[in-house]
Amino acid sequence: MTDLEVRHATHPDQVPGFDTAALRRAYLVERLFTDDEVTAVLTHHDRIVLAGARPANGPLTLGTWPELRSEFFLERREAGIVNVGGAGTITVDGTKYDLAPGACLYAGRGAREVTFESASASEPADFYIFSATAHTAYPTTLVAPGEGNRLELGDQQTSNRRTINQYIHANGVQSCQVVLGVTTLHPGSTWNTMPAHTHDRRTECYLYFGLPETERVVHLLGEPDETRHLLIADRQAVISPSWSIHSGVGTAAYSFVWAMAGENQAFTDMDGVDVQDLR
Ligand SMILES: O=C[C@H](O)[C@@H](O)CC(=O)C(=O)O
Ligand SMILES: [Zn+2]
Repeated sequence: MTDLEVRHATHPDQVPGFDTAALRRAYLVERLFTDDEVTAVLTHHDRIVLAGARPANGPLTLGTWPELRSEFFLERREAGIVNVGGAGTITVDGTKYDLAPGACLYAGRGAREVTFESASASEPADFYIFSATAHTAYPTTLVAPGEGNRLELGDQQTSNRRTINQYIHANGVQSCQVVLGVTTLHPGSTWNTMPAHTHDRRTECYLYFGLPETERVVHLLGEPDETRHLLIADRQAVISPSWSIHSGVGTAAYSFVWAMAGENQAFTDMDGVDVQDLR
C-alpha cells in the first residue's frame, strides 16, 4: 500500500489563478495503476477515495490508511470497482467474483477483506475503485460487462454517439451514495456529454480507459462561464467538483467510468448548459 494522497477541496474562484500544472495537481489523477500496488487519492470533495489496484505478480490486498482512522477500508465506506485491465478476480470476505474486462463489483459497507488477483500475469487486471462514505450495508453485487441499464445517446452527426451502461444506480445495484457506470464511444465518435452539465448535489469523477497510448482526451472543467482544459491519457482520472462541468473530446474513441457521490442518486438531476453559453 502506498500512502494516501490527500487533496483538499477547491473553490471555483481558485481556477482562474491556476496554471496548467496547478490545474493538474488539483483535478487530475495521473497514476492510479502500478504493478503490485494499491494507489489511492482522497478528495475532500464529498470525501471520495479513488484507488487503483494492479495485481501483477500475485494477489493484492486492499488495506486501509491512517487518515481514515478505520480498522479496515470499508468499515464506514462502500465502493464501486470496475476492471479496466485484463480478466481478474476479487475476493470479498471469502467469496470470489470473476471480473471480465469492463465488469463492475459493488462492495458494501462492512466487507473486511478484499483481495485482487489477475487471471494472467501477462495481462494484469486493473481494478479502479471509487469509494464514498456509507451509512448502511448493501449487498456486495457483481455486474457483468454491459449488463446494466443501457442508454444509447448522442448522434454520429455530432460525433457523440455513445452507449451508457448504468451499473450502480437508483434502479440497479443499490448503494448509499455511489452512482456508477461505464460509457463507451462508438467508433468515429469522440465527444462525451455535450451539451455539458453540472450537478450541484454531486461530485463526479471520470476514469478514461481504452484510449490508445498515443492519444489523449481534451477534458473540459470549471464553471460553465470559466472553463479550462486538461489533456488526459489512458487510465487517468479527473475530479469534477459539484460546480464544474465535465465533458471531453478524444483524439480517438475511448471508454470511461463515471462515478458520483453526494446528496442524491438521481441521474437526471443535472443542470444542462447550452453550448453557446460556455466560456
Ligand atoms: O452525470 C452523469 C455523467 O456526467 C455521465 O453519465 C455522462 C456520460 O456518461 C455521458 O454523457 O457520456
Ligand atoms: Zn455528470
